[in-house]
Amino acid sequence: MAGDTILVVDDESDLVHGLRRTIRMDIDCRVLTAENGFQALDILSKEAVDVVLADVLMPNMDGLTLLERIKSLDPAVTVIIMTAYGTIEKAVEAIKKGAYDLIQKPVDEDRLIHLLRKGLELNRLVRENARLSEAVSRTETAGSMVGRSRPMRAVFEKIHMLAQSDVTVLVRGDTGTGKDLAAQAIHQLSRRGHRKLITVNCPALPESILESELFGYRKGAFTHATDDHLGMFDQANHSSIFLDEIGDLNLPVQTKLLRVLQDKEIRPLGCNRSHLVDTRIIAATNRNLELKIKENRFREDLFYRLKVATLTMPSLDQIREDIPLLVDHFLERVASEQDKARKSVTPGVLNHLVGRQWPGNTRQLENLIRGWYAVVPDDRISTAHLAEDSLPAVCSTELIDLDKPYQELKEQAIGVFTLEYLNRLLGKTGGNVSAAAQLSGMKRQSLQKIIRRYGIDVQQMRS
Ligand SMILES: Nc1ncnc2c1ncn2[C@@H]1O[C@H](COP(=O)(O)OP(=O)(O)OP(=O)(O)O)[C@@H](O)[C@H]1O
Repeated sequence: MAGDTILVVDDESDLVHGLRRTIRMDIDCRVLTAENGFQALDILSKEAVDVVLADVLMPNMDGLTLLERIKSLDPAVTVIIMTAYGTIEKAVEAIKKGAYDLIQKPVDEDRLIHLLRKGLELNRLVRENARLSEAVSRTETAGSMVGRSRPMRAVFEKIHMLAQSDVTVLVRGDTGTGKDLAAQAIHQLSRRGHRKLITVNCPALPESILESELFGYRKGAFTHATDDHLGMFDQANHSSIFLDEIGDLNLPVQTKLLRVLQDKEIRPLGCNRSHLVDTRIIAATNRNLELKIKENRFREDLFYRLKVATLTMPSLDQIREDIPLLVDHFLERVASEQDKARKSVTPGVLNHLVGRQWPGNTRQLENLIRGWYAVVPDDRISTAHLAEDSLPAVCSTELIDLDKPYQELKEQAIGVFTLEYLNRLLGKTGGNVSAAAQLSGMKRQSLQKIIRRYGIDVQQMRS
């Protein structure tokens, strides 16, 4: 087929040219030639070759060594070995080492053409297969993230796409949705991935030292600057810097950051010259930056420089179907981290976890599971243990994005409260609605109505 390439390797140049002619008469492809193994490897490092036809006996590097080297370079290349009378042992070894087939010298032209056609076909299949599995794995995972839902597959796909370039990325999403993991994955999958990702937790650094930590300083720049100090942007040279919670940066640092984004230059404190840095910037925020811009608390020009590409993480509510997978993932992870027996959950618990509200998103789910390992001695978590899934954690303002409109937050809080309250109440009464109504001071019918509205599975609680 046009576009295919066959490489013929033999130290007898007349034979090589004869084979080349024969092949080109019958197969529409490019035929390259080499007179020894080294030449062949050189060609393979520069050209895309589909099938190699190599003699088994050659000076300096024999056909078997060449076969091994080809397979370690690119296992998809099909290799056919030419053998001479009396080289049966080598022929057997060639097959063991991954040769596709053998052909005896003097070469029978029909058999050669037949073998080469089959070899090209095999190569196409192997490459297509590799391409398909790569496409599947691209949408199944990214870094250490878990998820199979459509929104998560879209996230993985985008992460792989962003990893191919150097563009500045703004990762957005509510608290605990995996922004940090996504930023790490973009870096790890990029060409810079073998270098360390430098992470700056913006709010954790006091304003007074943020600038000197980011951009560095020269000895004598201020009272305690007794030595030169390499800033985080310099540490991230040829790598990536992750600016977490960028929405919390103060305005003067925002201005300096804007300069880095515009000119790719930084100027350490106490230095009168700037220098270039090759640093890829990934930033994340759970803040409503548009609102901050309106309130003059975030620079609009910086916002547009940051969001050259945006990756938005779905809330756990949007990927509910992934909850069983995530539960499994965290049960496994915490058990192996803490070297404990792996716990499991009853279907009732899983049902509850899939149905409830998660204002703290995946982090809240992870913390809940960590809590079980800390306080629940039983290996199987049942609905009775759900009372431990306590209210204060869910209503904590740390888990609520206070930038959201009041009405939306209020409804969310009431929803969370009601679900928590009912789960705990019905957990106590073992799913007995009459007893629960009595305990809560509600009419049975009103309680039934709320149970239905929130989709609580009372049957599961009874089992
Ligand atoms: N898809 C996922 N697969 C596996 N673990 C996840 C996933 N999403 C989040 N997590 C876990 O949830 C926890 C919170 O994730 P992460 O810190 O990345 O969230 P975040 O969005 O950066 O939160 P914040 O805005 O509060 O900083 C981490 O322990 C992370 O490992």
